[in-house]
Amino acid sequence: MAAPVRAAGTAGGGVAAAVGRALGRVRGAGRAGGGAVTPPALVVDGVGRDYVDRKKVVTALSEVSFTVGRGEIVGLLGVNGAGKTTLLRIIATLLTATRGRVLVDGVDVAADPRAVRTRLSVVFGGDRGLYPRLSALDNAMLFGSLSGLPTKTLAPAARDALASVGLLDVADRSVGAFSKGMKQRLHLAVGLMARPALMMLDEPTVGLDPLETERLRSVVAKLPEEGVGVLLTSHNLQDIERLASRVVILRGGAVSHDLPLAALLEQSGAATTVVVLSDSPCPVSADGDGQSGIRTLSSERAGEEALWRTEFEVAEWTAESLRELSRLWPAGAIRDVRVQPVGLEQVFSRLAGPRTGEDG
Ligand SMILES: Nc1ncnc2c1ncn2[C@@H]1O[C@H](COP(=O)(O)OP(=O)(O)OP(=O)(O)O)[C@@H](O)[C@H]1O
Repeated sequence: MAAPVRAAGTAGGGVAAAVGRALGRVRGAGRAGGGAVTPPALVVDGVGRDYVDRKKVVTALSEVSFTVGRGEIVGLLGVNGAGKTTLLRIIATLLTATRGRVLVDGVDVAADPRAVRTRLSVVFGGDRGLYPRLSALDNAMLFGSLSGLPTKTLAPAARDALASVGLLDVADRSVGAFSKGMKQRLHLAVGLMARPALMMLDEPTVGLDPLETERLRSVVAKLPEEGVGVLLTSHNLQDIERLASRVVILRGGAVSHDLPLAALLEQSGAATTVVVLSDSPCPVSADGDGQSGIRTLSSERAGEEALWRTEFEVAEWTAESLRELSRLWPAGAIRDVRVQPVGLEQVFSRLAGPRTGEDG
């Protein structure tokens, strides 16, 4: 693998690649000129990619366009086979596009891949790619040095990066003894040492327990404060829901949606699910009065409890919806009403279709 596209979670590319990273980073050092207009972290402009498989052309990406601004977290979603890996590899300069162009921090990946690698950090899920016998501080300093940071700034920069991921108090401990989550946060710190315009995070919380997942998410949530643009891919849609301000959905090699998260949730037409626990079954097959959009999904005994569990879909949950549901049962029969707001998971399965099938 070439230059400072540092792939945490992979073997890191060995010494030759490390030297390549160092050379590339020196070229990119000091690029932030005062007063100049800062280009977006990422511009993907009409990108297409064809593969030739047994003499047949397979179009993995037809025409993909979107941008990631500095200080913005964009979630990239797509069912298996939608083209995410192909696109990420093109942005990371590991694969060339058949058509269109990609600019990272204003630099064309095809025209100057080396300069692009100085502006980009890639963090994959997993715990490889670090030096386990070295301390966290030494790991951060090493990668900072390979990125071309001047020697005297290495230690303070590494301490800053470790502080920003909550690892300063264990800076002197060997990384081999770190938990998966700590290693993952260290990958982010190492990525930050390169002062990238763009960070690509691929499955950053995979394999982490809930506590570590939360810690990692709060670190990622602060990346925009560093002026970094983040392209986030994750099969854990809660990562995207919690972190991304905008969501790009790939479907069949093209962008099917590119919207702020709130607009996506609103536009998707997905409905709120309401669960009513009651002493008696739902007395009618309720489709409401046809105006509120209430629809019964199921009504059954709630496990071992002597209660009935009825699930409804409601287009929009309002006080009137509650009144309408209450009217369905005799007074006092309802024990509990639980409203499950529309989430990205529900929206994604509606918009992107099944996770396997035509796209996969
Ligand atoms: N080297 C290749 N040769 C031929 N076809 C390929 C090659 N790599 C990918 N494809 C095809 O291109 C399409 C997109 O693949 P890609 O791996 O980019 O999708 P993806 O969204 O990353 O999927 P997944 O989530 O399963 O990794 C698929 O139809 C895939 O079969």
